[in-house]
Amino acid sequence: MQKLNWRRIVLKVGSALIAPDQDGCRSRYLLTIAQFIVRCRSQGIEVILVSSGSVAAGAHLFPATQERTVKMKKAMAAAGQTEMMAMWDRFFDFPSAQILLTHGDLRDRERYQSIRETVFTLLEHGVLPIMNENDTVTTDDLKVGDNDNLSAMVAAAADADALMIFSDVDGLYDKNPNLHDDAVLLPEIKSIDESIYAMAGCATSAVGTGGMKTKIEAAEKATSHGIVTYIINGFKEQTFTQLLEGKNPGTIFLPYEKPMQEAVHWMTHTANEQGEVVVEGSYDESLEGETGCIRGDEIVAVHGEFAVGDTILVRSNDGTRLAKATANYSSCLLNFIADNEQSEFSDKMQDSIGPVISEKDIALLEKS
Ligand SMILES: Nc1ncnc2c1ncn2[C@@H]1O[C@H](COP(=O)(O)OP(=O)(O)O)[C@@H](O)[C@H]1O
Ligand SMILES: N[C@@H](CCC(=O)OP(=O)(O)O)C(=O)O
Repeated sequence: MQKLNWRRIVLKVGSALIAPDQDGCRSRYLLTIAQFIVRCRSQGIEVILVSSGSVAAGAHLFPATQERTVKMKKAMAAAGQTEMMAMWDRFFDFPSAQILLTHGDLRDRERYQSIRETVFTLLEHGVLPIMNENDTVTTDDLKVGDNDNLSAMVAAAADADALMIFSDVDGLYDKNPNLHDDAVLLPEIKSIDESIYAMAGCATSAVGTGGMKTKIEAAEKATSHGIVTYIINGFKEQTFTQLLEGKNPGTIFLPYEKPMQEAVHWMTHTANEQGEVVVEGSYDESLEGETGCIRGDEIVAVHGEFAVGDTILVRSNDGTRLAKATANYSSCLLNFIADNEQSEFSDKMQDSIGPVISEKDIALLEKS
């Protein structure tokens, strides 16, 4: 058997594989995935599992006649999560660990670093991290909402080499193969643009979330961090044999040749903005000048409430999203600076604290 040259991989398993009959967890497909994990580990590859399926696994514990409200789904997730963990754990003779996250955890830089440290420590000690969104505690504001995007954030946080999204289709087709008989499988995607998103439809199974759109979003997040991404069919045993032979059994998304640095990637793809500053001028004038930083006299307006260290959006006064950045000042202080740009106090403050946004804390966005 060929030795794969990955050091660390993230596997994402969709709900349809966990609970194919929508009647609790089933080992039918998970056994093959578990064997794949064991074989990867025996080749020295570190594996992180992102497992969906807590809602699907817990659904059978609640009356089918009752409406599936948000609170009902949260209860299903809480109950199904333990069933699912017990199922995974049964397959392995090495320990596994449960990590439940929300977007609120990932977008906070300190908590993000803490998650990274925990994952690295588990891997170092041979423990398999099994991750899922903490559905029971999420709110609209705090959730990632789908495990495709979550798995890409995890892959970036863990500095993985590959992300494998195991789903119920062979890969990305030019249109939804469950609705169109003439859909064609696309084996390789070199770059992701609007034409790729245009092919993606919604989930057609009763348990999936996001369909292909969220998988392409995940591929975009991962490949921009240099992580090769696959969408593959987890129902088929030959998928796993082919992967171990170094073949592509589905769709492969090639990584960017010049991946983003970890901190810039986090700011662009994981953190979301707590507020925004509007600056005068265009993309090139404001952000690619000699200093690469923004001073108070360039600020036209400040929107929202944010604290030092929060991620903010920098927008030009024509509406263009220029960059995401870490705020060196609170919104309260920035409002003062914007209103008193000529004051000696503002100048003194910036001389001692530094620019409003410094060059090292900024992630330029594509012109849009
Ligand atoms: N262009 C496409 N190519 C492949 N599948 C697609 C496409 N557009 C929509 N889909 C749908 O996406 C589904 C997979 O997404 P989803 O149900 O969310 O899976 P999972 O639970 O594995 O995340 C497929 O079963 C299919 O119905
Ligand atoms: N966190 C949810 C899964 C959400 C989700 O993205 O599901 P899926 O589209 O099946 O990967 C759960 O455990 O039920």
